[in-house]
Amino acid sequence: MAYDQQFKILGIPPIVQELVAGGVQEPPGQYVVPEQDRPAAAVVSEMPEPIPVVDLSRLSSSANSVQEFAKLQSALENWGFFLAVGHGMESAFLGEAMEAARQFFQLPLEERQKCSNVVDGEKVSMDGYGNDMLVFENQILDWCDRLNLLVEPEPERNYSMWPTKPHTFRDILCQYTIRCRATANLILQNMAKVINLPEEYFVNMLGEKSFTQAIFNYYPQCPRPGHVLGLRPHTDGSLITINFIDAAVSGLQLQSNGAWYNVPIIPNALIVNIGDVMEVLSNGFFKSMVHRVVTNAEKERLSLVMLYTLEPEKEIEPLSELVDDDRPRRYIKIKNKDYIAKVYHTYANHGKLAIDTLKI
Ligand SMILES: O=C(O)CCC(=O)C(=O)O
Ligand SMILES: [Fe+2]
Repeated sequence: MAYDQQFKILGIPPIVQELVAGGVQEPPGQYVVPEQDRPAAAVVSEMPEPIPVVDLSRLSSSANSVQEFAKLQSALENWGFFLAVGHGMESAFLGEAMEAARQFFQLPLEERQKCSNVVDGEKVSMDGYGNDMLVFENQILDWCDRLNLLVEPEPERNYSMWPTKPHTFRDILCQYTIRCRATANLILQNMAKVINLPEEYFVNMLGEKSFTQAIFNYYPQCPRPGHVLGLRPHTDGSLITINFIDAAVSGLQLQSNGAWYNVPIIPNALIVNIGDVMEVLSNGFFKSMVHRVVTNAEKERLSLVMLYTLEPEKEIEPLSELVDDDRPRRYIKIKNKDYIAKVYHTYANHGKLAIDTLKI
């Protein structure tokens, strides 16, 4: 699969934002989640211990690094998620990035549609603006519109899909890509240390040709938040993911041992999570956790998600360094591009996880 692969779809779902602007009182049937999967059906539990907040700047300052590293390690082992502060991105810069995204979603539909992911009325491309991919009959759709843009490798960018309004959008996304990559590298160096690999192991593995996708998720307010999901339960098909979330509106929930927990928001903290590829490479040492997004009756919500993944042609399988008699290999080998296709397919097919199809 080259990144510019196009998916044949059954139909083009409406842009959720337009349903809301049109004053919809009840979500249309294709958005309504079966009763047992509704947000209201699950008790959201109090966390037995909070998700650790890791100060990345301390990881490299020798005075505090041991203590901070231990926090990172416990976060990764217990939650597969952590909150990252001390990443060096100023709040003014993060604010501008969120504002540029907000302004894009505030543009008139016609302007937003200039970035539409729909091709010839019957296919969708990976990059661009649109709603969920409709692949199956009776597929339940997310209460979310999104703009996907491949940001790395730089030569692969398709600028024709990038918004020209607001005029700051392109420049901010370019800067965000560079700064976020530095953060990702620092995290990957420390993750390699957690499992006794050379510090540069994952950074080198990503290299210059790996794919980074920026996803701007826009969750309009919903008249019936208990009946829909902003994003249905999923794991990320990435190596790691860095989420930057609208400080005003929570909604991200993660599942652990069958219970759902709210992921807290700390202004200007990034939420980092382990993806499926990391789970496979680490032979299950790191876990890619199921998460979902719930909507809000009053407030819209925005998130900017950076998915770091390997080159499409790379094979993913447990690293030989992490396989031995005590810990036999737990996942089959698969080409990354085939895995990404699987992730899209199973995401559309409610209730299944792509990672489970790799488990031995
Ligand atoms: O919006 C969020 O908080 C999380 C989004 C997410 O999980 C994703 O895009 O994969
Ligand atoms: Fe996710």
